[in-house]
Amino acid sequence: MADAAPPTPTEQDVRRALDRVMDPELRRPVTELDMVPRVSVQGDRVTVDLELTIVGCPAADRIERDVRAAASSVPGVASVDVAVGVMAPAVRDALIARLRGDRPAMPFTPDSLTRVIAVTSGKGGVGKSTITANLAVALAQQGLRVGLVDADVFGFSIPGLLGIAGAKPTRVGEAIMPPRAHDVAVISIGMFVDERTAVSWRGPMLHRTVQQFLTDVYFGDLDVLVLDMPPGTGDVAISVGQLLPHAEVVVVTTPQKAAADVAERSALVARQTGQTVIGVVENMAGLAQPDGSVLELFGSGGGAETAERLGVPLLARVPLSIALREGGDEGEPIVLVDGDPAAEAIRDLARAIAARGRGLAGRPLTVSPR
Ligand SMILES: Nc1ncnc2c1ncn2[C@@H]1O[C@H](COP(=O)(O)OP(=O)(O)OP(=O)(O)O)[C@@H](O)[C@H]1O
Repeated sequence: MADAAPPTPTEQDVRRALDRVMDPELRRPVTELDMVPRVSVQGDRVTVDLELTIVGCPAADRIERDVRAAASSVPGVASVDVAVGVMAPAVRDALIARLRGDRPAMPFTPDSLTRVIAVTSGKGGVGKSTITANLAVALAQQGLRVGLVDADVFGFSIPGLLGIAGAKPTRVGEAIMPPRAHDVAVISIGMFVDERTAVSWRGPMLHRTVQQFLTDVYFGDLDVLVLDMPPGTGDVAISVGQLLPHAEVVVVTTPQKAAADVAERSALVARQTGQTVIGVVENMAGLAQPDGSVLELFGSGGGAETAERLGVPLLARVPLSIALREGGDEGEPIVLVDGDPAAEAIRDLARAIAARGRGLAGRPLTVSPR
């Protein structure tokens, strides 16, 4: 009996295969993004026109490779040619408008489905950024879609903590595509200024920057937006309070009793702007010694005291941990590793926050009483 003739591929077969190719930044299929204006099939030879959103798109090689692999996987296809070009500005603008849909200019409104978690502290150096970076990754590990805004404009450290110190966002028209690290979409002032530059802006400039992070950065649909706030009660805290009155605030403090006062103050500013303080994290708690004893380097009780004064739960006690510190220095968050007590504490924190669900604070009620 003669072998069955190889199937003759059609344009539709190839397009269906290309539906599986995702743009890594926009996280939608290239076919849906108008990036494949033409597919031509002649016998067993396929030519795909691929139009990238911008010249020098950093993901160009990967998208081209994925397109080639997908088209080649169609039964009956012997060769694939990918002709790479760039979208006409009008097509790109229409795409951006479509992606934004009829979303409001500021997508993180009180009635959006995205929870906003702002991590704050009374003073610097208590490990707020380290906790925030790890918390964001731990939330993503639970399958949530997570964005992270480094609003600590004067002491931005999030890119380094997540191992993307040199990353620059891609601009597509007016929209800014946030770099991704460990499944978290990240934006930081550190991506726009020279790393050694000291940011010395005053209030209005800071307000505009935070606002731009929230409006011009294309995060797509998020379950949680995490913010690393600057320590204390300055201009950014007030701007974020105005822009995100429905944010849920987590206060990080150390076990030192003296830290409780300043930690409480930052929480009170958040409350004044209408935000809800959901709990306290005590960081740099006791360091476990090889003999089983615990070294309370920074004393004990500061977290519980702050929580009590604010009338909120103590959500986690994260111990002093050399691995946590090293993970930060190397850009490999400790929550990626199993077994470390600090990682466990932060994973429990992420679970507690996720389980809490979205509160009703600041949200319009959808049912009216009869
Ligand atoms: N639990 C911990 N154990 C050991 N080292 C820690 C711990 N938490 C944070 N650190 C270290 O403490 C230092 C300060 O941490 P981090 O930069 O996260 O603080 P911060 O509160 O965000 O400070 P700032 O707001 O001033 O930027 C870093 O070197 C970090 O690695």
